[in-house]
Amino acid sequence: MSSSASLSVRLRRSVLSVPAINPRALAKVPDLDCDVVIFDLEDSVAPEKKGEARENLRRFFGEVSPLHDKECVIRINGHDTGFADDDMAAVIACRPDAVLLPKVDGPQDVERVADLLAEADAPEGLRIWAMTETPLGVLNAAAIARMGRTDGARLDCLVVGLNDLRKATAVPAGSGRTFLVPWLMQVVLAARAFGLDVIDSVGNDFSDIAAFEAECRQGRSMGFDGKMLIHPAQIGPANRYFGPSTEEIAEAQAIAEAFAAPAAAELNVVNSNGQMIERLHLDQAERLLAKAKIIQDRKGNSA
Ligand SMILES: CC(C)(COP(=O)(O)OP(=O)(O)OC[C@H]1O[C@@H](n2cnc3c(N)ncnc32)[C@H](O)[C@@H]1OP(=O)(O)O)[C@@H](O)C(=O)NCCC(=O)NCCSC(=O)C[C@H](O)C(=O)O
Ligand SMILES: [Mg+2]
Repeated sequence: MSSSASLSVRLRRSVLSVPAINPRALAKVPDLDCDVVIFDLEDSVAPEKKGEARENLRRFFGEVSPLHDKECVIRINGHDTGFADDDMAAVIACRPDAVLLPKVDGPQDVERVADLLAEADAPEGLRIWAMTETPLGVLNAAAIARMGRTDGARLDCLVVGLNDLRKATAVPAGSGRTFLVPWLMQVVLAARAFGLDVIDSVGNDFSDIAAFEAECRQGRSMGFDGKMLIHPAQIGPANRYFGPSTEEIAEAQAIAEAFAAPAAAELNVVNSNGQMIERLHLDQAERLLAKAKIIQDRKGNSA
């Protein structure tokens, strides 16, 4: 039987961070073609500017959102910074799709914010995302991701932060990602074990698009759903590399057609042009086609 009835598919190919302190950047958000916007109150906002940045978000969410074609996420400051209480008040007032927690070390960091949201009677649809960017966060990735299956915990997505992870582990920035791959894969595996989406880290050099594309290809091969971005120039490449290609769509259609044939009605495995296809491939194909349809519908709406 087809599983399409139970498909819940979201596009998270391009996840752009926008400093909440920058009104010119905020004004661009409605016209950007990214799947997710992270309104950043953390690293891109100086300590003395946090209040102004929160005010910008209150105004933005009051006047501009909801943005029907994008998820809106607010990244708050860590619970031990002295900023988090005011940040959470802004989150509760703005009602984004999710709040992104930085430097999550363990499940208790997710639990703390889930409790705050429950106390504030925040709608169930307001989810939690977690940055995995500390050594403890990577070591505890499975325990954190398990919160995705815990009632009331709201956890939806993990985002890797390699700037903080490099800083904490002393893996130099110039050394490529070779020595980081085991940790990246550990986070991907943890997310998948508990049904979460998982987003690859930012690439800091927004002027070198060829290097960025290579990182997108690598991230896609590692199983990430998308990439966190810092500049609008990175949106197009991220959408391309994390979205379904023409070849993948054709292959998925062939798989769907093979299983739709009457002769396959009671088969779990079929021969398609010399390739074995199982029903698990049909599930994957249906998810990919559902993503392709969202992209196609969006293009239709913006034409
Ligand atoms: C890096 C930047 C400071 C560069 O900005 P700028 O010098 O203005 O670049 P450009 O002149 O090329 O910009 C062209 C126009 O595009 C707008 N712009 C730039 N970036 C963004 C953006 N992110 N969102 C929306 N619009 C953007 C500029 O305003 C220009 O328009 P105009 O002003 O009208 O001329 C800048 O790109 C930037 O601030 N990027 C985001 C920084 C950020 O969010 N940092 C936090 C996330 S990184 C992270 O989380 C790391 C993680 O935690 C880890 O540990 O790894
Ligand atoms: Mg960070």
